[in-house]
Amino acid sequence: MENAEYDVVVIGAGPVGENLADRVVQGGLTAAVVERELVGGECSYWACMPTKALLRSSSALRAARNLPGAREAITGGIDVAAVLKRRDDFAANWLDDGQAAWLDKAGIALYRGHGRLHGEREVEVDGTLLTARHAVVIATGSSALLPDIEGLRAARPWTSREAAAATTIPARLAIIGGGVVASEMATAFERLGSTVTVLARDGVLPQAEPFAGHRVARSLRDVRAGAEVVSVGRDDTVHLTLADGTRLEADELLVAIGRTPNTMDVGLESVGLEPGRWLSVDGTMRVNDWLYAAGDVNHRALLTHQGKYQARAAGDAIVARARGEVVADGPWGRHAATADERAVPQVVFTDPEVASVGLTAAAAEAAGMRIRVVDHDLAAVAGSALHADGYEGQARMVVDEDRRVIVGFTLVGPDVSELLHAATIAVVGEVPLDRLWHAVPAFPTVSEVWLRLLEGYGRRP
Ligand SMILES: Cc1cc2nc3c(=O)[nH]c(=O)nc-3n(C[C@H](O)[C@H](O)[C@H](O)COP(=O)(O)OP(=O)(O)OC[C@H]3O[C@@H](n4cnc5c(N)ncnc54)[C@H](O)[C@@H]3O)c2cc1C
Ligand SMILES: NC(=O)c1ccc[n+]([C@@H]2O[C@H](COP(=O)([O-])OP(=O)(O)OC[C@H]3O[C@@H](n4cnc5c(N)ncnc54)[C@H](O)[C@@H]3O)[C@@H](O)[C@H]2O)c1
Repeated sequence: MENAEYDVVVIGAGPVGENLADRVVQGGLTAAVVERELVGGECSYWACMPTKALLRSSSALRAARNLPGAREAITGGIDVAAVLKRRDDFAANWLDDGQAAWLDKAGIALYRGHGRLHGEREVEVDGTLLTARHAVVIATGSSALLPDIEGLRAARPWTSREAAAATTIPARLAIIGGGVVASEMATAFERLGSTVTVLARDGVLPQAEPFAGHRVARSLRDVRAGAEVVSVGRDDTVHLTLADGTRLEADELLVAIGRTPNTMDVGLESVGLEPGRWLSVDGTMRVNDWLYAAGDVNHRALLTHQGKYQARAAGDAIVARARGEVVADGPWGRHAATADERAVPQVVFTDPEVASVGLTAAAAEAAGMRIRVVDHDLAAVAGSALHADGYEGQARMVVDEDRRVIVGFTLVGPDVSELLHAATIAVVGEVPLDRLWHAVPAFPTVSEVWLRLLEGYGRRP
């Protein structure tokens, strides 16, 4: 067996593994990453980028349709082939030469193949044994979860991968699930011409503020809340039977009910850990004194931006520990991913979009906070009316009454995604409401909703 030694060995070259390796190299250590598929991971080829490319053109078309003057310039419907071509470009045609070249330029060694722990500080990849002087990082991500439904696997359902890389648009698409993937894919495929049925056992976006899920559900043609699929069959088409006896036929079936960690076959048993589980970590992403787990695989926040934030914290912590320096792992410290617990921003690119950060009202209450909720109708803001005719939306701020700071913020409406970062800064900065009155939104923008929410809350005499 060949041998090589690095300061840090990372298994998985998704966005998180790449960023973590870069961070430790910038800190003066040597690093290798091991990748079994494409450098860039799920996000680049089957998740964030291609799915948003599938959604963006129809969103621009909708925006033009809602504006007199622009509407009249529209001469046809959506060009599906052009959308799919743009999606292919954003997925780099499923080739990773560009990202592999970036690793090379960044001074990170790449080992292609399946990586497995081989005891303490050792990783085996296709006959090569890599030894890590300081740390091994598991950044192997997650895969689509398939439920135990009679006939499902034999019916060859799509997961998010097949949907993101689809080359044809099915006439009828059934979707099991009502979360983020189901909502975005239902929006994308409906706009591209499919007749979509969403079988949302627990409703649409059940983790979000209830008004968000309601508005997204209303935008889709056929959402069946409470529907439970009990069996699936396939001949030329897919046949589904629901618990209430309803039968349904579709040309393709997408399953989007969450994720399972890629930890089944990474050699966890060789270091006394149980395979197949999400990996528990401390605030610096440490599993034990030499093993780290960052990104989806630790289940803290299954989002690219949050995983990369963890990579920055953990990468810097590995460097600090290697140098014998103090690790700032207290809340909001340089080496702690504190925002994972209190301020995770997320945009669901449906139509309307849902943009949220921090806690929902229900989650804040469950956490024992004394809260006050302030809502405002986005249609009643001058900037929204200008943005599009018939603009509809809602904003909610959740205030921790004991500290008079915002702990949660949700916006639902067309094009609200770019408004989110102001809320993230307010939540992370724990900006007192009295000070927020001095952050004046420009007129006439949709951001004026901030002033309306403060007025709704009331000013201290
Ligand atoms: C349909 C969909 C859309 C999404 N859209 C968004 C979005 O818009 N915004 C957002 O922030 N997040 C989005 N996400 C979530 C985002 O894709 C993930 O949070 C992100 O990819 C996690 O990055 P990661 O590096 O932890 O894991 P991954 O991206 O999964 O990368 C892990 C890498 O490890 C490799 N690997 C696994 N096991 C091994 C092994 N044993 N040896 C070698 N290599 C291995 C894999 O091949 C992969 O390349 C979406 C997810 C889905 C499913
Ligand atoms: N724009 C974005 O930020 C974006 C887009 C897509 C995915 N993602 C990430 O990817 C992850 C996975 O997304 P997802 O939609 O697969 O998961 P999810 O956790 O968002 O939603 C899964 C849904 O499936 C339902 N469900 C669970 N088991 C079920 C079953 N047996 N039958 C029917 N329904 C069932 C749940 O109630 C839940 O609503 C998310 O955590 C999200 O963070 C992010």
